[in-house]
Amino acid sequence: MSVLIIQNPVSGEGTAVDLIKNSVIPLLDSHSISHTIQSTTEPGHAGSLALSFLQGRCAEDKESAPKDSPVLILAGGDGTLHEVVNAVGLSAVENSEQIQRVVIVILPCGTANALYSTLFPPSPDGGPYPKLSAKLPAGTDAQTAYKLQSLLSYLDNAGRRRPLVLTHTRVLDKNGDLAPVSGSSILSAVVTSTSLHASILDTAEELRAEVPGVARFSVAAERNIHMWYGSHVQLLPSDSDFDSAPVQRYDPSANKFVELEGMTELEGPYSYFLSTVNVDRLEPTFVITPLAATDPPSPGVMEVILVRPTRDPSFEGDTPEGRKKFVEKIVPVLRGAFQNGAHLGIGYDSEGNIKEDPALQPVAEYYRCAKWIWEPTPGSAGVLVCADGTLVKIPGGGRAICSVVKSFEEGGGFHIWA
Ligand SMILES: Nc1ncnc2c1ncn2[C@@H]1O[C@H](COP(=O)(O)OP(=O)(O)OP(=O)(O)O)[C@@H](O)[C@H]1O
Repeated sequence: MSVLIIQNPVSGEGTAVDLIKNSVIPLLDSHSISHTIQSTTEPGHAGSLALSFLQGRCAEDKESAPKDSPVLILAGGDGTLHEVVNAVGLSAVENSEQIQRVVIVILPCGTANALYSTLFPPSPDGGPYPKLSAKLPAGTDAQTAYKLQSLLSYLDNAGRRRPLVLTHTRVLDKNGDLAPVSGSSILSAVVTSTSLHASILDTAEELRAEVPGVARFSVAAERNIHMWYGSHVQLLPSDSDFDSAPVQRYDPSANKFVELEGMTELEGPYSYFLSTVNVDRLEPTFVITPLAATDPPSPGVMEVILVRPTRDPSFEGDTPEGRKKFVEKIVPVLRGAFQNGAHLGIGYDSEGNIKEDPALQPVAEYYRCAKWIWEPTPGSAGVLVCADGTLVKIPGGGRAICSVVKSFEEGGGFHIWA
């Protein structure tokens, strides 16, 4: 059986091609696994390559007895995975159809590599994983060894095949119809966001050539940190035909989620709003939804983190001065995410000063839900939605609806070697 390797030569710092040539091919050869390598030549290409490979495999399987699940090796970042998931899975999700099982091996050659660094959190000393790295040729450096962990799990049947949870976002126009813009129906495998995070991704893309690596996210954050985004948000439990899953809110003083009844409505403005699936972090050390790893959500549920300036006891209205002052509150929260999720314990005292004390009213609100609806206030800045880095604009009077996708049945869907 042949595997397809898709390499994105421009993701991250452009390391995919060398990693495949120098480390991946020798390992596949030593395990007698035949392979085809395809390089992406433009945005969207990873998706079309995966789709035609899988359609070819389907045709083969119809002619002979079904074989093992097809395997894709993706050398790129979260955006490359996002393209594959959308090309292969979107129409099935839209039509409530099943897809065959697709097994994915990730080679983290992107910038953020959120999913990979969740599956393989970097070791504190930056060293390789001793157990699996013993199987690599002598002299393999620690960084390369780290990038080969998903591949080694696959080759040695040594790890887990973890099903990928997806969310489906629909961007609707003012009449409630799917907006006539590219990406108005889109799947995410990592993050769906609005507000500051979506603006950061938007600016970071403009900086790609200028600022290499994750540093461009910091530069982009500085440029957008003062922004507020007007919106009305609803967090919803799962639909009745799905596993029962109420909305839950994290209580930092008890260090646990508390179940809420029915729908939760949250008035803006927002500084920050994002939801994640499959990950507790968006970069190797930016752990924004930490309980996803330590207290995983039940099936059908996503994690939501949001920050609303109106919760600050010193909030005096949406003024330029008020926005400037709030930067002093949001920055420590984002820094806390870089300290292994310490942002969850940052709260306001009665005067609006922020302190590390889980007994105080938290600055970052942390929820779990099956679905959210984001309805921008007319004239506000909150019109960008980011799905794993792809940005979609909500038309005037419209809204975005993001729901966890019901799992594919009988083991179908995407599975990642971890
Ligand atoms: N040959 C190409 N030329 C230009 N763009 C490409 C090419 N191949 C793929 N792309 C685009 O490159 C983009 C970035 O890829 P990817 O997301 O994998 O890397 P990244 O953004 O550096 O990493 P991450 O998403 O983990 O931060 C994708 O959105 C894809 O559409």
